[in-house]
Amino acid sequence: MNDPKHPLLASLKDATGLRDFSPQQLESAADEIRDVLCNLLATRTAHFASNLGVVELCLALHCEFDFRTDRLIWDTGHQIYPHKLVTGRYHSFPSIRTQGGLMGYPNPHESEYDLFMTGHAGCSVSTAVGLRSGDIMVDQPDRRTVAVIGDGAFPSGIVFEALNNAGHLEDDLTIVLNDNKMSICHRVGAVAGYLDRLRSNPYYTGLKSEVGKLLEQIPMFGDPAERFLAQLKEGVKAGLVGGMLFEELNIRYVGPIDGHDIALVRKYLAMAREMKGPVLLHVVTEKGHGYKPAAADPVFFHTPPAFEDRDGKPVPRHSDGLPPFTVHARDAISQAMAADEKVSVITAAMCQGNKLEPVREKFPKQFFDVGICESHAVAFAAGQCKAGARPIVDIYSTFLQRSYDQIFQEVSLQDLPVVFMLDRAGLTGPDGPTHHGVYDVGYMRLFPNIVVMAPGYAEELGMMLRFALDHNHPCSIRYPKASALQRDQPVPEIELGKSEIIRPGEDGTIVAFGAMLENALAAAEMLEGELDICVVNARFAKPIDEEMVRQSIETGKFVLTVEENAVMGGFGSAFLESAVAQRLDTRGVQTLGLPDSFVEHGDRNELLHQCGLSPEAIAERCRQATPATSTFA
Ligand SMILES: Cc1ncc(C[n+]2csc(CCOP(=O)(O)OP(=O)(O)O)c2C)c(N)n1
Ligand SMILES: CC(=O)[C@@H](O)[C@H](O)COP(=O)(O)O
Ligand SMILES: [Mg+2]
Repeated sequence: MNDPKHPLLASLKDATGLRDFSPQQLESAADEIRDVLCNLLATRTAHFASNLGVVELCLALHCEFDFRTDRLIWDTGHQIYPHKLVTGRYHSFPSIRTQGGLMGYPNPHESEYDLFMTGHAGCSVSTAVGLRSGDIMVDQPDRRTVAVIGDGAFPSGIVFEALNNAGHLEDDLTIVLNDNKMSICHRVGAVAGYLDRLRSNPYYTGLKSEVGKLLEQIPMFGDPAERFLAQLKEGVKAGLVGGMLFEELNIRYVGPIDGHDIALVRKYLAMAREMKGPVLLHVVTEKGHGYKPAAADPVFFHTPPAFEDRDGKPVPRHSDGLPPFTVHARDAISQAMAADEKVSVITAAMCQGNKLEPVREKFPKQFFDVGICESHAVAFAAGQCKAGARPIVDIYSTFLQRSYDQIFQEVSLQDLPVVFMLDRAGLTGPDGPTHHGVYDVGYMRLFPNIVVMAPGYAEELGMMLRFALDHNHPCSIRYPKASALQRDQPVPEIELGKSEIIRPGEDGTIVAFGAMLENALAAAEMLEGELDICVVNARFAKPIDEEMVRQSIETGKFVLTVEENAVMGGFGSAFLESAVAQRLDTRGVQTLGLPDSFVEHGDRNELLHQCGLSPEAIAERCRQATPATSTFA
């Protein structure tokens, strides 16, 4: 089906069609992809600058490999849009990041070109090493394997585990390091400095241009002399100028090359493909390339709000609503750091998402961005704690999953008072199952010593942080990617293991953990005149308010626990564990939360309704709740 706006993209049934494109047509295809990306951002927020930066790289990859059989893993996967556009999904692309539409990340259910559903950074090299090893084991040695990993993801510890193994196995593998000098914010760390040196080393640049001239004189790649020259260049270069970090690990280093020059990238991909053993091709790109405002501000344009382009000027659509929990968390963290210079905040490359830029500017000595290194972030925090500092790990619930063992060994077992501020705890909406933070109540409350809290409304967040900083044990405070209910009335002090009755009622009780309080209150208001509903703000999942558990079961006809977390292992489980320990009759108790399955991407409120957590759905559950009838009495 053709499309006059993007005729080349519309003509592609799959990526093999790209091989018939002339160089000019490939350039035009790049323009078409960028136009589609800009059109998308006029409709909704999405990943933008990262996708703009890999357009030429994507085209070159699909020209040099047939990824219907070869293996391609895009690390993290947020830069997958050009790949989707050239692999038969142009016509369905407008649905991306909407419920039932394409995912904003790779999705094997959509296409044979997508091998893993990802969204967490750093795993591509490991899965690629595994794919190559597996293909050898199942006698499929002709399948080539490529991992594309960004410079922000590259310092993740798991990447060095993979490089260590790749250098040992010596299986053929191409690792494309997409170096655009950016993570979401500017990249940090010693690896970043090393990459900067590789990018700017004069020797290598000179050598490259000399070798480049030689290579250009040989008409077609594949000539043995050119291969010899290329190997010689690599040998001389590795000795003289760079890539030694990789060469010493038995991984050939090639580059850096201009990642926006399709023909050049093709040439080097073809060369890497023919080289034996693991090869790292260092590709230099510009995040936001091709749309000036994004290239000028790749931080804002990482996932910008929907905007309209007015004569080259992006005009964001204003967002209404109460400030999100994230703003209240940032302000509370800032106040805590101002009050005590021993308080630090640690982010794992999410300064922008956690809205910590003002904190970074105001408290440079107390602010630590460790990069996409969550396991390190938690152990680092434990070390700071042991020394007498009071670190706050400000981190997305889903990304903290990477630090599970450090939470156990470095924090819980040592009983160190690290404070975890878990942002994006709950359904994150369009990012989908890789980003929904729906397991932290379960994974945090399992470990001894850890206090697990969640604010039901804005004013509580700061109070909980102050409580946590005064508490001499580890604490976790979770809140969703959502605007925060504001109580605008006096708030009872935070007392360990104590809940708060927000709304009295006789007919039944809704016990809300965290931000679901808003929907619980709305449900109770809907039932005015039908049922007189008590609403409890649980505040603590651990230690849970045992008295509240007993009272809510013994008064009224039913109890609904409500949480934006997986029911299994979550607050509802804690409630039932307490009820059973107190020998209470739990037949009138129902636990509402997220299912034991992955919730797809979509609008958060629609997803909440689907999962039975909207005010309407909660109200309906109250209506259906049968009074506790005991046949054993
Ligand atoms: C484990 C994990 N931590 C944090 C993130 C959030 N995140 C998504 S993309 C990104 C930056 C990635 O930088 P890079 O790999 O260089 O890709 P680029 O956007 O520059 O193309 C971060 C921190 C994530 N997806 N996974
Ligand atoms: C790819 C990735 O993990 C981040 O870009 C993430 O999508 C940011 O999420 P927020 O937009 O909720 O900060
Ligand atoms: Mg980058």
